[in-house]
Amino acid sequence: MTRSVTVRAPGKVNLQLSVGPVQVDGYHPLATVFQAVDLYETVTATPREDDAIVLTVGAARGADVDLTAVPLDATNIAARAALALREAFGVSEGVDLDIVKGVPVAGGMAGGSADAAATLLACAEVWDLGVSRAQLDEIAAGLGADVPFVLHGHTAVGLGRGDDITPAMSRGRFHWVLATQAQGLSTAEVYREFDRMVADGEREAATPAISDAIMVALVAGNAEALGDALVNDLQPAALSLAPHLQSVMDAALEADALGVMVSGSGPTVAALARSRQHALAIAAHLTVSDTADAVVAASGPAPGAVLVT
Ligand SMILES: C[C@@](CO)(OP(=O)(O)O)[C@H](O)COP(=O)(O)OP(=O)(O)OC[C@H]1O[C@@H](n2ccc(N)nc2=O)[C@H](O)[C@@H]1O
Ligand SMILES: Nc1ncnc2c1ncn2[C@@H]1O[C@H](COP(=O)(O)OP(=O)(O)O)[C@@H](O)[C@H]1O
Repeated sequence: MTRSVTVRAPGKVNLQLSVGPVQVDGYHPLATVFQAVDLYETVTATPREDDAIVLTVGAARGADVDLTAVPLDATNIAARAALALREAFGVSEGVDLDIVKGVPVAGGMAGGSADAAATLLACAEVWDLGVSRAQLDEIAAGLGADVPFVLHGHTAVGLGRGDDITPAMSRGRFHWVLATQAQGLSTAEVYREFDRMVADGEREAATPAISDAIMVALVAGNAEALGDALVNDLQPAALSLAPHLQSVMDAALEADALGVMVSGSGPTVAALARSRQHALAIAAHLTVSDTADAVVAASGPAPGAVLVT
C-alpha cells in the first residue's frame, strides 16, 4: 500500500553564536544558543516501486523563497538524508520527496537542515524502521552541524560543531522580524572570512562559552534583556562579505528593535521586537526602507520536526 508521510521542521536563529579558532578538520568549536522559529519546511515522503530518490520543491504559501538556488540532485541535503538513513538500515526502496520551503534559502536560518531533519523522520516512518531518537541524532549530525538542532527544535545550547545539543529553559514567546536577501551567503565562505579576519588580527577567536546573560534573559522571558545580549561572532565576517546588511540593521534600530543581528552566517537580519504588534511595525519600516528583498514576522520558540500526517 502506498502511504505518504508529511513532516514539518522549523528554521532557526542563533541568539548567541560564539566561534573559536578553526580546528585541523576545518570546523570551528562553537558555543551557540539556538531558537527555532515558526517558519517551517515541510517534506512529504512517498514510497516508490523502484530504488530512486526523486525530489520536487515548491514554496510555502506566502513565502518569498528563491527556489532556483535549491539543487534537485543528490547534493540536496534531503536526498543525502534519505541516502544516509537507507545506508544505516540496509533499506533498498526508493522514495519521492516533495519539499515545500518556508525558510529563506542560504539565509543562515537552517532551511536545508530542516529539510534533512524532516526527511529523516518521514523516511523512518515510510520505511517503518523503528529508529531511536539517538540513532536519528547520530545520522543528523553526519549530515550537517545544524541538523540535530532543527530535529529537536524549541531552544537549545549547541556545543562542539553546534551539533551537541542540550535543551535550554525559556519562558514565553519572542517576536522576530526577519529581513531576507535574494542573494544568499555561503556558510563555508563566511567561516573562511572569519578565519581571514582572525589571521589578519581584525578579530579574536577565543575559546567559546555560553553567555549567562542570554540564559538568564530566556528563563525570565525578558525580551529587552535578550535584545541587549544577542551576540554573533560571524556578523563581522558576514558584513565584510555583504556590507549592505548594515543598512538593514540600521533600519531595524530606527524602528526601536530591542536587538538586531545577522542570523547565523547570514545574510538574513533578525530583529527582536517587544510584541507581535511591534514586530509588524518594524517589518513595515524595513519594507519602506527598501534595504531587504523580503521581510517576514515570526516568533519562537517553535517545536522541532513533527509528523503532520
Ligand atoms: C553558521 C551556522 C550557525 O548555526 O548555521 P547557518 O547560519 O549557516 O544556518 C552553523 O554553524 C552551520 O551549520 P551547517 O550549515 O549545518 O554546517 P555544515 O553543513 O556542517 O558545514 C558547512 C561549513 O561550515 C563550516 N563550519 C560549520 C560548523 C562549524 N562548527 N564550523 C565550521 O567551520 C565548515 O566550513 C563547513 O564546511
Ligand atoms: N534542501 C535544500 N534547501 C536549500 N538549500 C539546499 C538544500 N540542499 C542543498 N542546498 C544548498 O545548500 C545551500 C545552503 O542552504 P540553506 O540550508 O538554505 O542555508 P543556510 O546554511 O544558510 O541555513 C544552498 O545555497 C543550496 O545550494
